[in-house]
Amino acid sequence: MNNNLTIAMPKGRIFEEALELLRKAGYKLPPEFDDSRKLIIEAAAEGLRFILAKPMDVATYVEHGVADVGIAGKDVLLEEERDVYELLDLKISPCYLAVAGLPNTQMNEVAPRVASKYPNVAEAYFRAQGEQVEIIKLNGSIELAPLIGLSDRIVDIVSSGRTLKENGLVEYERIVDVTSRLIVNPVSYRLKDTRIDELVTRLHEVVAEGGSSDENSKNI
Ligand SMILES: Nc1ncnc2c1ncn2[C@@H]1O[C@H](COP(=O)(O)OP(=O)(O)OP(=O)(O)O)[C@@H](O)[C@H]1O
Ligand SMILES: O=P(O)(O)OC[C@H]1O[C@H](OP(=O)(O)OP(=O)(O)O)[C@H](O)[C@@H]1O
Repeated sequence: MNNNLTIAMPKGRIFEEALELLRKAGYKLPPEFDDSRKLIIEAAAEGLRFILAKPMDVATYVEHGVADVGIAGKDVLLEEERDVYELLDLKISPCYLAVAGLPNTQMNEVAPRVASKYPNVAEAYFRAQGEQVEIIKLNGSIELAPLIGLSDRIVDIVSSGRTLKENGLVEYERIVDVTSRLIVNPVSYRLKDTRIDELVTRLHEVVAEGGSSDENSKNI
């Protein structure tokens, strides 16, 4: 059996911190990681292959088994509910999901509207509050929605709080804290348990020592 591991890595914000964790865990990663547009990168000496995916898609690759493991934000895992196991909290890229809106405003009583990149999380949150709302799915610049009258509230990621502040919005409710997680395909975990356990152990040691040195990761 091929005992190489394929790891789905999120491009963007999480990428550098995830890379640093892997390097601190002793994995020798090729220079392509630092300066390349390649989407598949082999670390042959380590028996690892990396695929570079959009953060929202990492769990999809892992669920379908084309990647054995992956690194994904808890926000993505809550939104997508993919059939994957969560093995380890890597404690990187911390932020949280919150309800926000214009200050001192009530939601429209007849037809409340909530804009979000996380429609499932938003829907579940308001349902649990006993409120029926119309969810409007957006793909970015979520803070625009209440400013321009598209929605009464948004459900979005907050990290420094700067985007809310600079757009005159306030936080109404903190929904859930978010960090990045190591996830695994259930079948891969059965077939490649030794290799995956080794990865988990090595990463766990680095996380326990304080993990990535990125300033943000000390905030929450
Ligand atoms: N301030 C933040 N805003 C968004 N995501 C954050 C933030 N801080 C940490 N994260 C984490 O990073 C992940 C998103 O990374 P990133 O913003 O690079 O991807 P993206 O949402 O696909 O962005 P884009 O569509 O702009 O490429 C989230 O899933 C979340 O876990
Ligand atoms: O609390 P802050 O530190 O300001 O970070 C939060 C902002 O960052 C993210 O947006 P992103 O930069 O990914 O842009 P987007 O609107 O295109 O999603 C998120 O959707 C918030 O808008």
